[in-house]
Amino acid sequence: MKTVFRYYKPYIWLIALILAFLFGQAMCELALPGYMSDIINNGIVKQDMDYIWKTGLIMLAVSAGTVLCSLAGSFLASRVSAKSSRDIRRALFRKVTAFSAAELEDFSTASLITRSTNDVQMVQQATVMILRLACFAPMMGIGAIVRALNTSVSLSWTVGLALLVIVCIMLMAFFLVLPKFKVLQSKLDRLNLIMKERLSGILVIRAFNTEKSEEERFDTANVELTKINVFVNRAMSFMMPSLMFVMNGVSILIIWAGAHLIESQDLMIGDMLAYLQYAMQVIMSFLFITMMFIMIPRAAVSAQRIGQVLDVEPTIEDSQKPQSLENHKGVVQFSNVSFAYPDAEEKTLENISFTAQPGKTTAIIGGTGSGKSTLISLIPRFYDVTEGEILLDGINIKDMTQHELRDQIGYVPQKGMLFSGTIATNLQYGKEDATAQEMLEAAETAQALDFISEKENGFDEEVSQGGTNVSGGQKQRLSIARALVKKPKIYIFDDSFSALDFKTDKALRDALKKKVGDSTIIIVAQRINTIIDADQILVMDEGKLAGIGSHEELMENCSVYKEIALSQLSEQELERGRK
Ligand SMILES: Nc1ncnc2c1ncn2[C@@H]1O[C@H](COP(=O)(O)OP(=O)(O)OP(=O)(O)O)[C@@H](O)[C@H]1O
Repeated sequence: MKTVFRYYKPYIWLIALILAFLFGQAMCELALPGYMSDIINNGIVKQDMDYIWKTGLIMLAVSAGTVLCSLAGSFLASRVSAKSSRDIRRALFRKVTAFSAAELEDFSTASLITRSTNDVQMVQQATVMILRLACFAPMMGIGAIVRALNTSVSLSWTVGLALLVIVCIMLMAFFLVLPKFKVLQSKLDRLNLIMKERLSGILVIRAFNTEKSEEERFDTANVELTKINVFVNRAMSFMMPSLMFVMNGVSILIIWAGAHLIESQDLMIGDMLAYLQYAMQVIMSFLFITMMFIMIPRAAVSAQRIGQVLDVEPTIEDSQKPQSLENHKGVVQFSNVSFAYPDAEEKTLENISFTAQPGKTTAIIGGTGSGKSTLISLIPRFYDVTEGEILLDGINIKDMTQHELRDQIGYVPQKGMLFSGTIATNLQYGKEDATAQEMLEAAETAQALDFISEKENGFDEEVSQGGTNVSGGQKQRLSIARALVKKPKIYIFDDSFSALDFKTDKALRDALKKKVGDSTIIIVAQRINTIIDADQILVMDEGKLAGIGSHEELMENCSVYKEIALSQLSEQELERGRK
């Protein structure tokens, strides 16, 4: 909650102005019944036309004041709530962008989306309501009670009775509905999660004919959400007619009791009508206040959910006194590195030491789940090492800014990921001001030029969201080209050649070798062909380094490597592969 309040600080003066307008509005509204009473008592009863005109004009001016204050208050309240919500959304976006993989795993993506959209909207709606009513309703309520008592003490029991009934109705609603709000937001999270999974996995769902069970899963979540929504809405919609009933009942009571007082000449007719209006103002104020008591806890649930995200301190942070790289060579050195995923009991990597030299290719091979991707994800600090250290050009990567570190790296993920836009904008993701020539060269090296040229608009061809209109291999080649455009000191390829055929794989590696010059290349691969001519090969086995050396050396002295090599290629092919 406190975290979210921070975002209203810049608007404190606007909020003060809103309160001033609301005060003006309350004062104007409270003055009107008094004037009406005067018109009736002194104008109509005494048939004084001048008095009626004069007081009528004053009433008109006061009414105009009410409208102006109300308009100004509403305008500013909408402005403050929209702007503060924009700030909260921006902060959420920045925070989530700074999250390391560990924090992203704590909140589901669906929940982060709900928190940034629906929860922020809840807070925005409540902000308008609170700014409009939180001060206005008490000011109006207290003012109306004082004026009503000044007008007639003997009728005060009617308002007291009405307030008692209203508070009882509201309390009932409060305790019935309130606990449901928290559940409502979490059900919404669940629905979003299923929807997201369903949309991203639609082809798998179809291929496995699981549409029916997926629909049932969605329906269950949908029905649960609907049930709570229906319950909350029913409870809320029951309130309005009940409150109207109380208001009308009180009007009748006031007129009935007032009529007796008028008959005994203890009350004037104008005063009874004024009292009736004050009573309505008191009841309306209480209504607003109690409605806020329902609205605020609901928004509080949303504010808490937003706060939970904003309060997370990213585990991966820049050092207080970051060091700058002096020589940009690109030497990556792992020194006794061990790593365990957050909450995992066992280490995924154990005691890994090696050095990847500039101008050389370091390949990593091993069985599935042996820790290859985990190992390279430590270099750009997607996760921090649990033990040991990783040095870049002699500096611990924790001691430099993440920005400087990642600036040195061209990372090509296992799963090619493209953004909506054109092929060119995707390539420029690596370097904002990349020229057409630079993009052409990168695409050529990545063996992507052929298929780009075949596209109707070449580099200006649209790429749809997530790159669904390009094939898996094309996506990988574009991801590689994107990294090449950046011309970094270190290239990290996480099994990025897996979707390429052998010929393209070979052509790409040959072109890469010529182009990247003295950059450090780290390649994770499943296929021995891809890494057979690497300068050094790391063999991973269940998180440990089973061997390190060239293909020949490993064939001689690393049984794990030999097993992998022989399972993929015959002895002759292994020989040929070297050529
Ligand atoms: N985010 C994660 N949280 C917890 N455990 C994880 C996470 N990612 C991977 N692991 C575990 O760490 C181990 C190593 O996974 P990793 O992805 O590094 O293997 P890999 O060698 O790259 O496998 P593959 O060749 O199949 O991609 C696996 O046992 C996996 O279950």
